[in-house]
Parts: sequence; structure tokens; C-alpha cells
Amino acid sequence: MNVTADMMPAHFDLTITPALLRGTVTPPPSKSQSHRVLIAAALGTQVSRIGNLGHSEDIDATRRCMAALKTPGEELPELDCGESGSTLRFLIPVALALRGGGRFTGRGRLMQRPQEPYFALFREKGISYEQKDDVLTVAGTLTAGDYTLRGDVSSQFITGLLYALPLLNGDSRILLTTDLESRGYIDMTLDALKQFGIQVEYDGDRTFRIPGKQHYQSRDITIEADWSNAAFWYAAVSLGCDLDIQGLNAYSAQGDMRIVPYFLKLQAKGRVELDVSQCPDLVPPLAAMAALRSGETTAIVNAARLRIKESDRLAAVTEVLSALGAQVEEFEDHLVIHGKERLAGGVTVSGHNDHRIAMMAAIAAIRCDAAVTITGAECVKKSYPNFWEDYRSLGGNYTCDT
Ligand SMILES: O=C(O)C1=C[C@@H](OP(=O)(O)O)[C@@H](O)[C@H](O)C1
Ligand SMILES: C=C(OP(=O)(O)O)C(=O)O
Repeated sequence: MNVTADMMPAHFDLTITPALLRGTVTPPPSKSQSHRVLIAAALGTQVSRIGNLGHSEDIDATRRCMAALKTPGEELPELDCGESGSTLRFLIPVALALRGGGRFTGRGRLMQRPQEPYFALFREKGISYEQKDDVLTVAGTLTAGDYTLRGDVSSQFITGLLYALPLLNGDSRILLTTDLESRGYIDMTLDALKQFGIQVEYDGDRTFRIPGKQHYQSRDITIEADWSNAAFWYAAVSLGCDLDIQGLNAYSAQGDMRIVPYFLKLQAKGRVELDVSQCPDLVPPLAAMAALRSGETTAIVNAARLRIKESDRLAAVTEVLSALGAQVEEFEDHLVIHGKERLAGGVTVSGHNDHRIAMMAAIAAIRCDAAVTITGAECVKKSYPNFWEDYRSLGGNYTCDT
């Protein structure tokens, strides 16, 4: 059975018979850009038109939450964020600014992912918060002023504040107490805000100045193809597939464009060290490439934040690739991978309810000797609902069990 996005069963396992891929593929619309453009467009008072907006679960979550935030009501709005960390963290300050807070719900691992940088600010500013089971209730008044927080837990907290603070009555500052990680995502935020007429002054280091009383303007924007998901197809190319990856903007604000120089680095001989502090989502495809870099060692460093994504991604990458026969050493904040010519395969691995882990397993399976079963393969719909369709259209071979 081919798995198309519109008929994807709630749960299914896939068994891949290893084969090289060949053909033309266009990655889905950028998830990060879609969140940002949707929120900015919804905060405007006029109509914006958004072209090439995809239908991944995470984008649908942001869409649904913005609609709920804009529906007038006396009570705190109910905001179902699905499994999307971006939706939850971007919208907590936005909900405070627009509606005096909200009741946030989520699934999977979402409500266990850290919110402490916000909570520390809320304690300081007298905003109430309570998390019971999988419901987080936040209520209070977001006031203009200084917001001091760490820059190395998640850049998503900073993006959330950057969206909300321009709406307040006075000027604000965001002051980071550590260096900023995932910087590329903040550049994307500043880029999106600018396109919707919002001014922010960033010193490029630890200080943002945000004038208050600003208004989001309307814009017509087309969403670019997603570099983070394109990275899986780059990984397939490095494993010997003949792919033409189309639709990507070579001048994009997406930080995961870094896949191109990292791909080139991995083609060279010798030990390679890849710093992923600015591009954490590239780790699964980079790890698949590293596992099949025959006879060479790759260190993937500054990756501590991978432990607080949809899964503990350092553990999940290690578990899945090792099960396939790769040689991976896991450390607290880095991986060391000794590449092989081929992997054995012939096993069942879990997708860990993490889209990037399931896609990594599918790419690594290309160079396995025996079939690979991936359980819970539907999790790709978080960011790339057409992934299995694209995989098959490129000559990928699989059967599907529901
Ligand atoms: O702002 C964004 O769109 C994102 C930021 C990154 O998170 P962190 O800043 O938490 O690393 C990234 O992992 C996530 O997939 C998307
Ligand atoms: C971590 C991710 O997304 P989010 O934080 O938005 O859940 C991701 O897409 O890999």
C-alpha cells in the first residue's frame, strides 16, 4: 500500500526493502516560516494572503490556536498545541498580550518539554501559571519592560517574546544571560517580523530592544520549501542516491541551509567535527550520513538540546542507528560516529513518535543489507505528511501494516 497524506492511518508500521532512490523531489513548505507568517498575519487587522501553506500537524496546530485566540470571549482561550513546541512557546506570550493568558494543552511529550525560562519570568512579573496533568494555565498581564532569560534552553522562548512585546504599551528589552543558541531561528523571526512591519533592534549578541505600540501590517507571502526536511534528501544523496532536490531558496533565512556546507564536509576524508548548536534539527540526517561514511569518524557536538525535543533525540538516534548496525557512541552533549560501508538492517526500530527519527531510519535503510521495519511511521505527519509518498515516488520500496 502506498501511504498518502490524506489517507494516512492513525498508526502504522512500515517495512522497507533497501533500494537506492532516484528522481526529483520538492520538500514541503517550511514549518518554521509557516508558524511565523501565520502568527504575524493573524495579528494584523487586515487580510494577508499566504501561499504554499502546508498541512502538517504542527502548522494546523498554530492555525487552530490563532483562530481560537482571535475568537472573542470572556474566558481564557483553550489552545490545543498538539505536539508542537513552537506553537506552545510562541503563543504563551502572545496569548498573555491578547487575552490575558490561555489554557494550553498538548500531546505526546510536549507538556514535559521545559518551560522554566518563561516560568522564571512569570514569577518575577506576577503572572500566574499552573501545570496540571497535560494542561498549562497561564493568566495575567504582560507588561512592557526588561525580560531577562537564558539563550541556550530554546530559542522558541525568545521568538515568543519577540512576537508579543511589540503589542504592549511601552518599550521592552530582552536581555540574554547566556550566548544565544539556535540563532538561525531568531534570524528567521526577525525577518518575519520585519516583513510584517514590526521593528526590533538586535545587537547581534545578548540584547534586543523592542519598541511598544506597534501594529502588525498585512502582507502577501509565499512559504519557501523546508531546508530542515530537505536535509533528509541530502543525506540520501550522500548515501549514493541520484536526487534532484527542487524548490529551495538558496538565499533563505532558514538556518538549516547549513546542511549544504555540512554535507560537503562529510564528503571529505578524515575526522570531521560538526557543531550543531545553531541547527539542532539537522542531527538525525547528519547522523545517518555519518553512520555510512565508510572508515571515517564524525563527531556531532554541542547537541545537549536534542534531549528535549519530540524524543530524547541523542538517545533515539543512537538506539536506532545502532540497531541497524551502525557504530555510535553517545555522550551527554555529543555523538561520535564511526562510519561503515553498509549497515546490516534486518531489524525493527521504533520511530519514537518523532518525525525526524522515523525519517532518519528510512534514509539509513537505503544502505542496509536486509529489510528494516519502522514502527509508528505515521509520526512524519508532524512536519512532512507526504514523506512516505515522496519516498515511494523516488523508488523507495515498502509495505505497510496498520
Ligand atoms: O523556532 C523554530 O522554528 C524552531 C526552533 C528550534 O528549537 P530550539 O530553539 O528549541 O532549539 C528547532 O529545533 C525547532 O524545530 C523549530
Ligand atoms: C523540535 C521540533 O519542533 P517543535 O520544537 O516545534 O516541536 C522539530 O520539528 O524537530
